[in-house]
Amino acid sequence: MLDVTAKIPLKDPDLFRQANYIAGQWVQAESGKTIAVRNPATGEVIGNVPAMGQAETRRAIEAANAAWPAWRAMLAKDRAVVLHRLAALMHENADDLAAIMTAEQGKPLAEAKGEVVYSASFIEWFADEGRRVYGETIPQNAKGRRIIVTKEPIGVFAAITPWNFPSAMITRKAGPGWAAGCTGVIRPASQTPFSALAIAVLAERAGMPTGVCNVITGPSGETGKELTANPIIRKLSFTGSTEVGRVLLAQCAATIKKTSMELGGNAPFIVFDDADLDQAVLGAMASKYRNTGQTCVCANRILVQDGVYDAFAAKLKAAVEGLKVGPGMEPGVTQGPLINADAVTKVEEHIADALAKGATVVTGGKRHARGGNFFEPTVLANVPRAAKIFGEETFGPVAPLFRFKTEEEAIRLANDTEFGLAAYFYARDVGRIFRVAEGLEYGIVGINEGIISTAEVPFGGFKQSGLGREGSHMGIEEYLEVKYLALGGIGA
Ligand SMILES: NC(=O)C1=CN([C@@H]2O[C@H](COP(=O)(O)OP(=O)(O)OC[C@H]3O[C@@H](n4cnc5c(N)ncnc54)[C@H](OP(=O)(O)O)[C@@H]3O)[C@@H](O)[C@H]2O)C=CC1
Ligand SMILES: O=C(O)[C@H](O)CS(=O)(=O)O
Repeated sequence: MLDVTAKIPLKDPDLFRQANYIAGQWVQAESGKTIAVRNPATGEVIGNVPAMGQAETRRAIEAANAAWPAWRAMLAKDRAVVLHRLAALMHENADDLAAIMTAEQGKPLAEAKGEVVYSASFIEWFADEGRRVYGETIPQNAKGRRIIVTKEPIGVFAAITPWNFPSAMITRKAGPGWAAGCTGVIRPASQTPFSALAIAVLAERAGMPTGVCNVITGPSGETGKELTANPIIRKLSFTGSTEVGRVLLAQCAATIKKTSMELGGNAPFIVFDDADLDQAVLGAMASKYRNTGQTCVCANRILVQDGVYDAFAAKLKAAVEGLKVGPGMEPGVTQGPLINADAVTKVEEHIADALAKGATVVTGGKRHARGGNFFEPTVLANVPRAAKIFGEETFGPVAPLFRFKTEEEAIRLANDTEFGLAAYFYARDVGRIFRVAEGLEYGIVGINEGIISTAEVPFGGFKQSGLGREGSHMGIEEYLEVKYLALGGIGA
């Protein structure tokens, strides 16, 4: 196996595992095949992970199933002890976890450290939520009867996660699952497996019993087919593109799995003429350029009311030109590379299409001089409604500015999409705030706020942005079944 840990500055190289974690064992693929993982900033191989197939995936599912009875039988407070220990270990190893994440995903080290804290917060939050899985009693409908409602862990879960948040998307799924008393199989993105594998190392150190946590890597088709078809899996949680979400939903239908889908977005970011423009620019920078624009809640369309359009565009240009593009480990870098060449191509296509339809470049607009997957942070002006970038998720550092005149027009434009995950607007008139918040068809609405994600809140979308909610007290409900007890024979 390629020894590459030297390329990633780790205090504890043992956190970097080029293997999979099944039934408490670190194993390779039966075929001996591996998948190379490359640093998106340099293109160099940072490591290899096993290319597991259907047989190994089944083994992982069966390991989780074997571990389930004992894990569910534990007191919630005892599961919480293990989970809080895991979160503490994540904090203690945050520097290494961040270095691994920056190496495999490219995000600036400061953002990677922020994601480690964000990721640990889901473990901490759900460790305690697991102790508040309350049932209820209902006034009986007949004498001699009692009505009791309880909630129970649903069983073995599968988590299929994306590359843009290699740690937080793992814990936003496994955290509530484990806290509810479920066991699971985690299948991280092939481009960013090492963060998930490091979590497994720490789960083992935290005393999580074998089989509760299993992490597999391998071709998405083979692993995905087993995870969606195997009847032992009772819950599937996915974060990724809407296109893949549709495939997984269809594949889960045969065994009627409970699913959570966190899918694509197309967030409008609306600036009204009564907005605080400086705050709006700060919010737009935070929402648009976080993770180099590669988040499902990034502002994808910036709608600016005519009266403040030029002033906002000028302020945004100045702020964007303050961003520093480079490898995530380089001090001061605030924009890392895009994840791969396909992502660069998609960004170029959106820009070229907009320019061909009349848009103009305010700043940026082309590949960065550093080459590879680096792209200039970009602002486009006078973008027409017909541009692709209006209807498609760019997933890159491009802020297209659209004009509008009236509040009604802004809401109509904002809602003119099949997506409904996050939306943002900046305004100060209280009547406008309520009218617009209530008119937007989105699961998440940032009002004078550009960063909205935290473990305490229900994260999820309307329309084709997904199903279910992650985070908040709602997030654990996704891993529970409701049981109604009709108790008779009680006499009078
Ligand atoms: N909502 C969100 O947060 C995200 C949205 N996206 C959107 O998706 C677009 C494409 O990004 P991309 O990374 O390709 O996202 P994908 O949806 O293709 O991949 C997300 C995850 O699903 C896995 N996957 C892909 N196809 C299958 C399948 N048939 N069966 C089982 N698992 C599968 C991938 O595995 P593998 O890594 O092996 O391909 C990865 O782990 C982005 O441009 C963005 O618009 C992307 C990421 C996150
Ligand atoms: O998938 C994503 O892009 C994340 O859900 C975004 S966030 O939760 O980190 O804001």
